[in-house]
Amino acid sequence: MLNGMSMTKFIPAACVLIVLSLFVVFYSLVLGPNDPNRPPGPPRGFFALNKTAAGVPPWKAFTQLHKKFGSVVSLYQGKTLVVVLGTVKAATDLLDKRGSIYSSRPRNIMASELMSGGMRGLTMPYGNRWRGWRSLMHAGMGIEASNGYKTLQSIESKILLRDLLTETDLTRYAAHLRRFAISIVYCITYGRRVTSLDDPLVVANHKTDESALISMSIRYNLIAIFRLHNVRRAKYFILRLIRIGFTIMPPATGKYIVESWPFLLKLPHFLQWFRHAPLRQRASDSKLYLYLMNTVHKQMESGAAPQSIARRAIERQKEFGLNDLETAFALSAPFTAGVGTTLAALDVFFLAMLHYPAVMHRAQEEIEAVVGKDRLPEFDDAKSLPYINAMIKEVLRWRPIAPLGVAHSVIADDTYQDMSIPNGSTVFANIYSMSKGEEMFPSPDDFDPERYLEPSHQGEASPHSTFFFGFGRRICPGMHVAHNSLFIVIARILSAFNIQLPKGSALPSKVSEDFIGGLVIRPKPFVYQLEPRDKSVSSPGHVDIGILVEEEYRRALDEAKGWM
Ligand code: HEM
Repeated sequence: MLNGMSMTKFIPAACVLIVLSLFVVFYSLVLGPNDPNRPPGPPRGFFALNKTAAGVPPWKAFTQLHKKFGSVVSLYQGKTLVVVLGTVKAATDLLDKRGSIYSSRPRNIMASELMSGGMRGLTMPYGNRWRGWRSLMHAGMGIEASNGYKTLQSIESKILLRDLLTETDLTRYAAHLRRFAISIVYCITYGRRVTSLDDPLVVANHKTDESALISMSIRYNLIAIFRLHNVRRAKYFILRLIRIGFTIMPPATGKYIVESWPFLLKLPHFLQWFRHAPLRQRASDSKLYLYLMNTVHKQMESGAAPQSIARRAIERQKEFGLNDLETAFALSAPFTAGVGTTLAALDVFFLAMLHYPAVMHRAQEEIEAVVGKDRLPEFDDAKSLPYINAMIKEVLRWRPIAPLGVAHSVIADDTYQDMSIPNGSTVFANIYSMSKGEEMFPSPDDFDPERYLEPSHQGEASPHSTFFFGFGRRICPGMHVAHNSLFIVIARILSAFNIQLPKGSALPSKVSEDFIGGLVIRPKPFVYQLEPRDKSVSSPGHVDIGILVEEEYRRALDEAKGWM
């Protein structure tokens, strides 16, 4: 209930809000640009997406736009043109082949400028600082460097296997997988294992990671665009205008208003109420990241630092052209971008196995034929396991976990197939729509690793096997690390367990629209059971899976001593 005091504050505030809303509506409907040569799409101001129901995720809504307007569509978000690329061809033509102008990121005031002083690589605009950051990522996670982390991934996956084997509470599987994914990124970044999720550094970093992602206004802005499309449902014109005004404005807290109105940054600092929280966050992030990096520095001085991205960063700091704080921030990228993604992909794998048991049995047969029954699969077996490799690609294609990738931004005027794409446009690769492309992926809703095995039929486009990692100069630098983690975990889990539905549980939904998340999506939490496989007691060379996993676990713990 509003009391007298708060009403006196509320009424003027509401009046200001309504006037501002009407101004924004007027600007966006009347004064804003509407380039007739832009890629086709809903008109500015009033939108053709009125049929889009509330809650439709942006990637799905964009895909509906592709059906209506074609593979390259555009719409306005305030003054900015948003271009969405719905096919691998369009994304390759622009983001890959014209990478010199399509590799920036849209301006991001809260998460990038204020919260990290522009030092977070994921949101960094194209330029020298980004080049230095990206070279460091390549040095630390390119194919060669990634091969160096396989021993560690093998050790961690053996520990994971034993954790899963001895776990009786099925809802705790997720925690073991999470520890695995976090330990991998900590080890490759700082040469330091994580043995428990209660590790204080993990707790601190997790908070940082979350706040960075939550404040990524890209996500908020997308939600705002799609709220706009629903305004046609409002019955009365004036009501519609007010709703447009409110949806263009930031969410109720008013926290991100500066993303819509950057001129607020020109106010004296003490009047910029939105500035204080991200600056406080930046200060605590800086402290944490510097501490982690300096610890590696000290270990290097005493000759005790295992190979890691941090060690490479410190050894070759001049080459990357980043100062200490920039380097420390750069090293946070694997944690921010590499944990949730790996876990989401593993969730999709478990979901697919529940829905397609025949695929699981086929994969297990391949493993058994190549590896036998008395040991676990190793990285060296990868070349002889084409079905498992195809399955990993199919997991990432079937339900892409980053359905719109990360927004790119164009830094020069461009023309594509007679459509003009102005400097400053935001460009999304609609990875979700690409995964549904019938021409490249016939029967796209089927989970079918075979599509990545068969040579493509005449006239059929051969199935693209990296589009789910993005495009061009911004393509995921962690893709080799991610692939290796997925390979060793998936191969070993399939070797040791049958993945099945617990008695009495219903099959979880496999529909992407039921997935949760924003930039990265994953299935809603669901239960599955890992039943140790009967490796046929009568067969020669049979080893009890429990004993095998236990022995490997002990060996792994011993080897793990090489890391802190
Ligand atoms: C299955 C797992 C993963 C998927 C599907 C995935 C997907 C993606 C996608 C779509 C992008 C945006 C690319 C673009 O802008 O076009 C990206 C960027 C990025 N990814 Fe991944 N990723 C995965 C795992 C990882 C891992 C394990 C790491 C690090 C250890 C990582 C680090 C990064 C970084 C640092 C960027 C930003 C690159 C830049 O802005 O230049 N990713 N990823």
